[in-house]
Amino acid sequence: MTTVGSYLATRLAQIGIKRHFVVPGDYNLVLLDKLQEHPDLNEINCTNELNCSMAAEGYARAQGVAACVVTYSVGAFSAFNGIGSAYGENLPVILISGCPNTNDAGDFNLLHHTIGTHDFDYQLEMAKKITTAAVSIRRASDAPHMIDSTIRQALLTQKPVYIELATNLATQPCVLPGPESVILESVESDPIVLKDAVHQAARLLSQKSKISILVGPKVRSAQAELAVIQLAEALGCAVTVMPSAKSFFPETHPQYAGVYWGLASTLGAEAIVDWSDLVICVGTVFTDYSTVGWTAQPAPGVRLTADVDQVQFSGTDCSRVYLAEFLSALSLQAKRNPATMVEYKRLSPPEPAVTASPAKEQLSRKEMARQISSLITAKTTLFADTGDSWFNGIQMRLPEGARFEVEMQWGHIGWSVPASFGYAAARPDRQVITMVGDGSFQMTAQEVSQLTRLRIPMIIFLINNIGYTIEVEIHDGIYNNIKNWDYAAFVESFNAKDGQGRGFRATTAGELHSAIESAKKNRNGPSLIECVIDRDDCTKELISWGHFVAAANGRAPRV
Ligand SMILES: C/C(NCc1cnc(C)nc1N)=C(/S)[C@H](O)COP(=O)(O)OP(=O)(O)O
Ligand SMILES: [Mg+2]
Repeated sequence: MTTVGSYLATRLAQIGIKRHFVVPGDYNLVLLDKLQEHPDLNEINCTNELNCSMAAEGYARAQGVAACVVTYSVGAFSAFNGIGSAYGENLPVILISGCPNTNDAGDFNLLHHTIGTHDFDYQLEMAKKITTAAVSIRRASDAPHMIDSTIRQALLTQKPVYIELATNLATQPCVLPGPESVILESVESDPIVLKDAVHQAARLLSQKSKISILVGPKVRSAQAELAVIQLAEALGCAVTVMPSAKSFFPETHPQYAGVYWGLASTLGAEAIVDWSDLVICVGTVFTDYSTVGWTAQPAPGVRLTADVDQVQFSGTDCSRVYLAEFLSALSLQAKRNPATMVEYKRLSPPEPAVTASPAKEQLSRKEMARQISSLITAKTTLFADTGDSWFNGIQMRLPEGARFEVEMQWGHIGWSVPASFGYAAARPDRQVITMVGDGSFQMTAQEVSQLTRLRIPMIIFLINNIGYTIEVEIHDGIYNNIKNWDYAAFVESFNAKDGQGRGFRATTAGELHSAIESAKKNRNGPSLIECVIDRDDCTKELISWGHFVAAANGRAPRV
């Protein structure tokens, strides 16, 4: 026999979680003890539950799955924001919340950390809306099945789940967990449907002369990145990626044709997608932001859509066909068709050389992007927060092995600070670099203190343009102005007596260069470099993108 808390701990460890993110509260303290007792689990405290859930979201990007533990209501309500992000971004985050003692409902007790009624179900009902499975464990005997089925759902659907545990159950006895195969067993495609889908897709490909592949963000959660390369190399065609799938196909691959993002695309990518007579859309997600206000996406008649567990194209719709299996099987039947790659080579002029600014010159966005870009190596994971950071990051060319993380579906400004912290906790072997605007940073800034506490040598580029520039370009108003901070002093304030965090302020090209050199040497804590640029010094892509998104937002109501 074991206890409910130890059962849960074992299951979390069995699925590969080594660090879980927590904010303690009296509804979860005993559970936290049980989780910490497990030899393979090590908790990480966060400053608040928004950052806790976002750190778990970032951990899941690196580790494939994550868990965060919060207290009832006052904790979980903030954590819901990170769970919304995990849902939109297809990340299996397990949100665990303590909840009232099992006797209180029946005793009609009123409790703290509630809305002051006898209803203790509202949180579970809310969680059901933003997760793929949500359970409330109110009896120890229910715990094994509820825990197993909920965690299994997270892994199968690559979506967040919710487990609520009454505060008096963590030490209650329950059976020992069985083998990890109970929760890890993967599912296969239906063999007959898979064979039919591949046969029909191969026939469609043979009727087309200009095929390209467009890689979308779900290719990661479907674990199909290698299968995309297999199909690409069988066809020899051009491969473009959506902005939220940047780095999910190697940019050093000879068939890489850039980021397809309408007018914000990298050179030649939009033209080659438009030129194709068939676009194999792999794990793609077409939203108002990713289609630039519905102005840029392959026409439905030109698409072969290969999704996580479904393949669709004219006259065909096959479900229970898993992406990696489909792409691999199709690569064995697809005939070479390199026309789009030949054409892309004709279209794409050489990357424009960006010359360095003179050291004393006022820092420009272009010079800042040039210096950040030159920092990226195979070991780098570059986070770009919502803002002009997206557009700066998209234009940066990644060397072999470099990874790129954005949160383009949920788009919670400030996400990058806790998420990159969670990612770095999972992958201490990587150099995490974060680009975050001043407005975003002010949302979640206190999580930098955990980087100081854990001595994580992250480099944070804080882009100070004194406001919400994306919003300025969509629709300006006084609300886009924010209070300026002394960001360098702010970050160093976390050191107290023993921290090694460093803060720098760069107003010229030369100051940025020397700040970067110092940051590279600081291996015992975070280095924040405040890049002071002009409020209107933004990418041309943001200006045009903002115009079309504003137009999409402003469509008149249908009468
Ligand atoms: C206010 C908002 N979006 C609305 C918004 C408001 N609240 C949350 C949580 N998320 C959001 N996306 C956005 S994109 C700001 O321009 C971000 O400003 P900043 O971080 O400074 O970046 P830029 O200056 O490059 O735009
Ligand atoms: Mg800003």
